[in-house]
Amino acid sequence: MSFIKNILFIIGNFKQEFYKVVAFHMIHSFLISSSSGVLVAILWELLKKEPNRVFVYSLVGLLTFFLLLQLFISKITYKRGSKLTYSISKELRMRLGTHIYELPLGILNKKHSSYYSSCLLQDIRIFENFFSHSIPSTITGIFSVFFILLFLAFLDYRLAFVLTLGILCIVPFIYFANLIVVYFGKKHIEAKEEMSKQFLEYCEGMKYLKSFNYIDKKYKLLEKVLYDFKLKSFKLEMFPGPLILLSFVFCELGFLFMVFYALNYFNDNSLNLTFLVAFLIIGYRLFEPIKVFLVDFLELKYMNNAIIRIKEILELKTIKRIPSFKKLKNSEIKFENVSFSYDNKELLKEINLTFPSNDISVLVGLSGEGKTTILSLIARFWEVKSGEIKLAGVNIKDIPIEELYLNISQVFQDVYLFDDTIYNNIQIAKINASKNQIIEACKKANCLEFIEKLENGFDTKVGEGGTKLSGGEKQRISIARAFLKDAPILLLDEPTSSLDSINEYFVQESIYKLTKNKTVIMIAHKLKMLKGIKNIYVINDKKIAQKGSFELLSKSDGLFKDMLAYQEKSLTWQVIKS
Ligand SMILES: Nc1ncnc2c1ncn2[C@@H]1O[C@H](COP(=O)(O)OP(=O)(O)OP(=O)(O)O)[C@@H](O)[C@H]1O
Repeated sequence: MSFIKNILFIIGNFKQEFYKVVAFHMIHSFLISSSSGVLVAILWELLKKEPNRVFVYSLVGLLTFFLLLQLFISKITYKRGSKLTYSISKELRMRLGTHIYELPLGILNKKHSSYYSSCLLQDIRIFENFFSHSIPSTITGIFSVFFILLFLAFLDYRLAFVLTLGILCIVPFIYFANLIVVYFGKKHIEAKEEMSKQFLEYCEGMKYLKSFNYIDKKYKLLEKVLYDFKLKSFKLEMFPGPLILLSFVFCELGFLFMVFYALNYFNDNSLNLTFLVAFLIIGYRLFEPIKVFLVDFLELKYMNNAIIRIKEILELKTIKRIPSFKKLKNSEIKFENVSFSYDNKELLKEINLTFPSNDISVLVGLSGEGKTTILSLIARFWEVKSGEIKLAGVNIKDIPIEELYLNISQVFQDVYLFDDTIYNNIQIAKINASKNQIIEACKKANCLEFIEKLENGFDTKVGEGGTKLSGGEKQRISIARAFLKDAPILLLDEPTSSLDSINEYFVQESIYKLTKNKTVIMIAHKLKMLKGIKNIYVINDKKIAQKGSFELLSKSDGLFKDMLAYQEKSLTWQVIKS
């Protein structure tokens, strides 16, 4: 039952069309069994002492008509079925894509990205392959057998009963084969996902594998996952195989059983010759759709494993949709008793913070204390465990996510660029931006000069993740995005930390322009830069250890003063001691 529920869940809005296709399959099955009926009628007439030729020809005509109609219906069914399969899979990919977008990062990050990509690509491919051919033959198989048995029961209920018993003998085989396919199918799909994950890491981490001479170990790991996949594929084929073959044997035995009874009934004159021949021909043909059904049913059960994974993603809880919303009055951000944990590891405990509107606030602290996490909580990449984060007095959970993102720009240490042109990479900040606006944003971000020097200018492709650009260039493009977006809140996560001094100078200069008249929350490690800043929060041991202006904190005893002192000291270090 859950199998049918899963299929209906995946079909989504295409239920009506699915039912129509099922109806076409039923008509097709009915026509197949009707042809058998006409065949028996022809036989009946031919076995008479003086057959009526005109009647026989009319029946042959009717049979031809049925066959042509069968052909016509099967063509329509095939066309509609294929169209339906590809429409569902397209819709499913869109549904998954949108759903993944709406997931909080906390939920999304629990699984490796290969889990989502293998679901979007491989699992839906499994669905496409099996849904388009196994569903038709399974439905046709079930209904053909049903209609043929009904017809045979009309001819002789005793033999139809024997045949039905023969068919029922295969049920235990289907049951056990089904259990095996469900178990090994799941393992097979998992092994396939692990293989994709390892290959993805192998390609993406090639630079590090080479530099750390780790390639041999990675090869061994790849060999292991390939071997594992081979083993799981082999088991999936081998274990249900003998059961299916055995059930085929039982099909044949069931038929022989019926022949035995048919001959007995014929001998004691309770079965006429026509019906005997009809049972011998049609009864044998009855097992053909059953054999096809057996194989296709197991393929459908394998498909069910893929559907379960797709369903698993679609059932992950997304960020709640807020239908209507008034404009925000200002951009003040407040943390009220906010606690947060990654899994079960508590990182922030009941913290209270205020980031005033149109002012700069800075987060300072030792590495790993949770500064980046605070920015991620503001952007709702993660959900707080308890407490509230308010923007202009409104809990951010009650602000539509699109509205929230409209108010926030982010510039992080690691810039991600899409494998597209520089122009398109900047334009993502404001889809309807004109070329002039993009050029203006680039001027402000100090990146116009280097873009224009590139061979294809704005049309230069940046490579996967932006690998064709330097760290400083990528950083300036991300600042150009922030200029273009011009959101009232700016989250800056140490954007200059990995830059050389010249790039750092240009990036600092553009950040300085960017922060004007905005609510800025910045993470900073270079404390001397913070002179004149009034709102500095020092995070330590899950709490706000200190808060105040640079001038105040640099004089008060505490972590800030210590960090400042260590930074001063580190400036006296030399690579070679003189
Ligand atoms: N996705 C995650 N899942 C589990 N733990 C995480 C995750 N992201 C961060 N952490 C952990 O949370 C802690 C805080 O990380 P966070 O990046 O917020 O610190 P930070 O203060 O910004 O550090 P840094 O100054 O080094 O950038 C770290 O111990 C980190 O290992």
